[in-house]
Amino acid sequence: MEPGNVLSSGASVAAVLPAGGSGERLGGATPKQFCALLGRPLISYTVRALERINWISDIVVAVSLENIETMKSIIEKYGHKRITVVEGGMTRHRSIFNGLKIFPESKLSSCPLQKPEVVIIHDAVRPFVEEDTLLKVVLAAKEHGAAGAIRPLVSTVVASSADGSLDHSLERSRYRASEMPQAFLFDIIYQAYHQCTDYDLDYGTECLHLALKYCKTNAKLIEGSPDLWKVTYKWDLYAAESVIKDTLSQQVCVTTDMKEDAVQLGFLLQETLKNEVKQVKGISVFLCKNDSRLQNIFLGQCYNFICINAKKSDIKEAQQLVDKLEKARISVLHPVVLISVHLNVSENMSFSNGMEELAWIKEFAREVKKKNILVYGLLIHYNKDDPKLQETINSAAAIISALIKDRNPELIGQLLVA
Ligand SMILES: Nc1ccn([C@@H]2O[C@H](COP(=O)(O)OP(=O)(O)OP(=O)(O)O)[C@@H](O)[C@H]2O)c(=O)n1
Ligand SMILES: O=P(O)(O)OC[C@@H](O)[C@@H](O)[C@@H](O)CO
Repeated sequence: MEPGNVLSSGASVAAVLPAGGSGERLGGATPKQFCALLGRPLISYTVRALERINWISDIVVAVSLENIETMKSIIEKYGHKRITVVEGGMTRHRSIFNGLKIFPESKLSSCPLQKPEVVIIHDAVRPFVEEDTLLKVVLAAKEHGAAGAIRPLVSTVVASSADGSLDHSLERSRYRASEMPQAFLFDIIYQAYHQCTDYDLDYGTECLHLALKYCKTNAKLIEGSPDLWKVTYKWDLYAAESVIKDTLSQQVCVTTDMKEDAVQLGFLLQETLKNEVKQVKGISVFLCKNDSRLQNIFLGQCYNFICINAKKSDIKEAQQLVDKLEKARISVLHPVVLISVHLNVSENMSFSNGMEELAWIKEFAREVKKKNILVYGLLIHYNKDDPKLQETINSAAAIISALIKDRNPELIGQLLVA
């Protein structure tokens, strides 16, 4: 993808992600930037948030020496592009400075990176950053020399006296919390870091302050969105995973084979699911005959598929979908949920025999989990003349919604009954 150009000057924009910390406040042996959210490291979400923006030409990630190989394997596994890994420092400021140093001071340098006009600095543990916020901060930095996202304070700031009692408190409405992303004219922040004292580098926490202190640059403050928060404590990790699950559960695709029962149930389920899920799409034909529509659904970022099979123990439909998902590499970044719905298992045989007929789902789910696809079974006793049919459909929709929202790998291969 050719980098786009967001600065009228045609100059480039790059980003530095400090990721060299140890995550002491979160606890545990793994630094928080490498902790998994839905099986994928937190830092991969942040890198993805920036690399999908085509006007960011290069992304430099500063990690501790012992994590450089880990970072490189994450880049390879998740197919991240335009990423350069550098060794971080003992403090966040030193990591950022190391990231800035990789850019050549002169155009004659053999370094493959181009020195940007504007550089974004964004903590690697802030995964939810949108293009419009980055654009506002970059354009403000281009005009003012520096810019940073801010948020209202949630708690009042107080100062304590030597004996630990209250000395004074600040009027909360006059203050803001400094968040990320921040952006700077490269030369300003680079010069500021070069002039920094060791005290600043070792104890400072604010890049905007360095631009003001050393380059007399008053950063433009940009109101940011609530999801700019930094993952600091354990509960921030749980909150971040919940945000991702909520995002992934916004869209469902219902596919059925051509059998009348399946098509009719598919329609009823689609309509009922609209009460549970924001966007419901339906394909009521064999998948193989509808590749283009399925490709469109893949492109629409759908990570949830409901396969309705009229034939009691039919694995074909689910297998075909798995093959197409794998070919389209849909489940590389996020786990895909595939719910295989089976009808009337009990009609012509005992319920226990029906369950045995579908025992294949457990082994199938185990195999497919390796492709980051979570398969669940759902049995629906469907009779179009049943007065309680809608009740059954409502129960099926509620189970599907729960499975999609929870994306629990421990439940794969289980057979649930609506
Ligand atoms: N020597 C350091 C310390 C921190 N960071 C990075 O700066 C960002 C924000 O810092 P913070 O939340 O303080 O991370 P940690 O220092 O890892 O957390 P803690 O203070 O709890 O140890 C994180 O992405 C962190 O990896 C860094 O690049 N180099
Ligand atoms: O101080 P920490 O290392 O936890 O976080 C670093 C920064 O994210 C934090 O200082 C923001 O206020 C922005 O500068």
